[in-house]
Amino acid sequence: MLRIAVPNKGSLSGPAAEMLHEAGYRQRRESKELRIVDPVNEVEFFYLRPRDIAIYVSSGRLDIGVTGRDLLVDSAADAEEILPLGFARSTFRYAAKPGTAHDLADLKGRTIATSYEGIVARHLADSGIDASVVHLDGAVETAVELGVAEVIADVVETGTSLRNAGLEVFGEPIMKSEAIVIRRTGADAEEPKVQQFLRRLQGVLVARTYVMMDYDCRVEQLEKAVALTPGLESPTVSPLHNEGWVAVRAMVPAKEAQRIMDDLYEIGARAILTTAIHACRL
Ligand SMILES: Nc1ncnc2c1ncn2[C@@H]1O[C@H](COP(=O)(O)OP(=O)(O)OP(=O)(O)O)[C@@H](O)[C@H]1O
Ligand SMILES: O=P(O)(O)OC[C@H]1O[C@H](OP(=O)(O)OP(=O)(O)O)[C@H](O)[C@@H]1O
Ligand SMILES: [Mg+2]
Repeated sequence: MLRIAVPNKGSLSGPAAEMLHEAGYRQRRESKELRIVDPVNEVEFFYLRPRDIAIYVSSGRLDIGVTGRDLLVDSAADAEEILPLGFARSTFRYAAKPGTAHDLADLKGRTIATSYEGIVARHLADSGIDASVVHLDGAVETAVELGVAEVIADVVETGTSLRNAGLEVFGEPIMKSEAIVIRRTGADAEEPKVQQFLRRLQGVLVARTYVMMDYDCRVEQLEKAVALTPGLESPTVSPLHNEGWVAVRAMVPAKEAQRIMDDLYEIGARAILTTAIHACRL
């Protein structure tokens, strides 16, 4: 049975459970459940604190886990990223009161509050900067106002939390993060159950980012049309009953679908349809 760690709380937990559900796995019904078995798929899910997941996976007791890239780096656990999942996207940045810090050099001698001491300590060491780090569990934006630190280092998504606290980012982002699948460093990459799990999640990612596009076009326009919709491998082209016309079917990125439909219409394609993809294996 494959043993998988899933975040039990916080920003990662809802979208992770949703993605696993879309991939056909049984998920817990109540937030108090800490462990469930999906006998059909031969998988056991452990609902753990997001921060602890890399530690469990690196111990080898759990085969894989879903966590944040920033949490993996912060933990310094012996685990590696094997698949990015595209949700819980964020950057990790320094911020301070406007006018009090402009670049990394301004960190020298300052006190930095963060929940991610591992990331900050390593970044300071790599940059050769001597500064103090204060660990706080969360809501670190308030630390400056209350005088616990002059600078914070935290997760930034929309920037609303910083704005509300009257803080501004400075310096380059320390890192970019998103939800990821991890496994123990050097674990067997070919393990069939792990491979099947990854294929299912990749199927969800593709189904979320692509749509299926169908249209009819004149044979003379086919090359131009196919250049607009090259598909993943190559589009399917079928003859129509009306001579001189073909039907084309190809996957296209959902974000570009409207522009592609306009361009296809311009070159004479008609009956252009897009449909959602519910699941796939590439
Ligand atoms: N506002 C946000 N937008 C996007 N991703 C976020 C956001 N806040 C946290 N994350 C991401 O979620 C992960 C942190 O998970 P965690 O559950 O510890 O944080 P949280 O959502 O702040 O929850 P909590 O406040 O309960 O600790 C990190 O990978 C982080 O980058
Ligand atoms: O840029 P924003 O869109 O405002 O998002 C970033 C904020 O979201 C997270 O906090 P969360 O609400 O999870 O609370 P926490 O700080 O106590 O972890 C993160 O720690 C930031 O504070
Ligand atoms: Mg947080």
